[in-house]
Amino acid sequence: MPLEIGERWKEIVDGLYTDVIITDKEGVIVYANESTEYWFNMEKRDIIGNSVFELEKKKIFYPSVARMVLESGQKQTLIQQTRNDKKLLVTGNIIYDSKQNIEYIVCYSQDITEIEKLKSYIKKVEGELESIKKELQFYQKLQMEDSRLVAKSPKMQKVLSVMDRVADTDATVLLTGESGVGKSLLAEQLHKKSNRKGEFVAINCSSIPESLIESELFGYKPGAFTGASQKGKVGLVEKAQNGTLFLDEIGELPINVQAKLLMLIQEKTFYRIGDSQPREVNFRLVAATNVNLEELIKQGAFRKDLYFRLSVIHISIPPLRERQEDLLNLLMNMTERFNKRYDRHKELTHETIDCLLRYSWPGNVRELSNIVERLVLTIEEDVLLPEHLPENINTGHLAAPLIGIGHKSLKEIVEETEIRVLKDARKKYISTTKMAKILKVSQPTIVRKLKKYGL
Ligand SMILES: Nc1ncnc2c1ncn2[C@@H]1O[C@H](COP(=O)(O)OP(=O)(O)OP(=O)(O)O)[C@@H](O)[C@H]1O
Repeated sequence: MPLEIGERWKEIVDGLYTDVIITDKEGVIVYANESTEYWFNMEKRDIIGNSVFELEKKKIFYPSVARMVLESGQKQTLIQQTRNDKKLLVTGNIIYDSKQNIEYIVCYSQDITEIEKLKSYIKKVEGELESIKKELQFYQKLQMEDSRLVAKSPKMQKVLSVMDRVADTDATVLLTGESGVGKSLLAEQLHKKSNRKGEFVAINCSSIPESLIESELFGYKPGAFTGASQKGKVGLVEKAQNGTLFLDEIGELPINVQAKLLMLIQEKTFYRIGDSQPREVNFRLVAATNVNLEELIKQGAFRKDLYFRLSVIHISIPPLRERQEDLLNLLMNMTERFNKRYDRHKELTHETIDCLLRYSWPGNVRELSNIVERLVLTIEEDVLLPEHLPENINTGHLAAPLIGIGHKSLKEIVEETEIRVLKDARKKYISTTKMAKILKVSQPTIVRKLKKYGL
């Protein structure tokens, strides 16, 4: 029997945006308001008088909340999917008769289609955001590493490409180059690129007294010698397990330790001092030096066999004066870095940059870094002028002949200096006659030299 409700009530219930469906205790629908038609895309007359069990079978109300209330005898709330693909949050409430038996079940819904869509959209966006965040962190890290290592010049690009090719191998690498060219930084970079899980363990062979270097490297057994710790000591070789052992200034390694290092490289085993138990290790060895090891071999101060073992991959890092592109980049990079670090706003004028570019940087990147840091910290004005530079840099080209001693022949040094002076003069004076006059040579000499050096 359809349920008769008063006109006023009908008006109120029909005015509701939500559907209201009333079912009797047998599961027959006895009332449905106007909104029901819209919610279920059906005429009221096809709903009223039908059994919720039948409608559930036809998947019109699926699952049927009224059926569940009847079965459980309790109020129920569930999510229903309609035939027109709406997602509804349906609640079924009980109306009891005077004897507290179920008389009617009143069901109403809330359309959560959009909320559900939004939820899954948010979930998707959150997932995408998370992966973008991770990607960003990865690139930020790379950028940080990259911004530290400046290597844009063709010569450094070549160095990096060799490093890339050998990074994930076990091959021992020997890095050579003048002091301050970046050997330690590149050794670290090589470790990062190697994806080895262990640590990067660095030791400067020249900074440890000869008598201690063996125990530093190989460690010792408890009480191995007078003054040794009772606990014994783990050496750097063991600390570098599964990582990289970086031996800086390898030329300073005492000859007796060289023999032990050779055994370590060949056998991958070593003994702690005072121990008869060999220990196995797995690490990548990177060595660096700014001295000519072949010269040391001739003097009997370095083992030839060790040299061959160390230099399986020999990477020579060019001095800064041979990579002008890097010099300019480093200059800009370091000014920015120190400005940030010390909260300063220093700028370099063209003339200052010119002076710095003309200087030959015998101390390489380390010297450049020290000078830029000092300028940023000590000069009061924000604009850094040539007169703020140390005297030897302000007239940098004059210091040039001293550069490269030990690495270059006199002829090479003289030629480099001549090139620098000629370049400088060419910038200042347009005619070769004027250049000749200033440099106190004949004009044909100037022309010949410009031609010789391709200037
Ligand atoms: N290509 C580069 N880009 C950025 N910074 C660099 C570069 N090369 C070197 N540096 C910086 O210059 C300084 C000296 O570099 P590093 O200690 O690696 O030189 P080195 O060749 O190992 O010197 P030494 O032979 O004296 O041990 C460090 O502060 C390093 O970070």
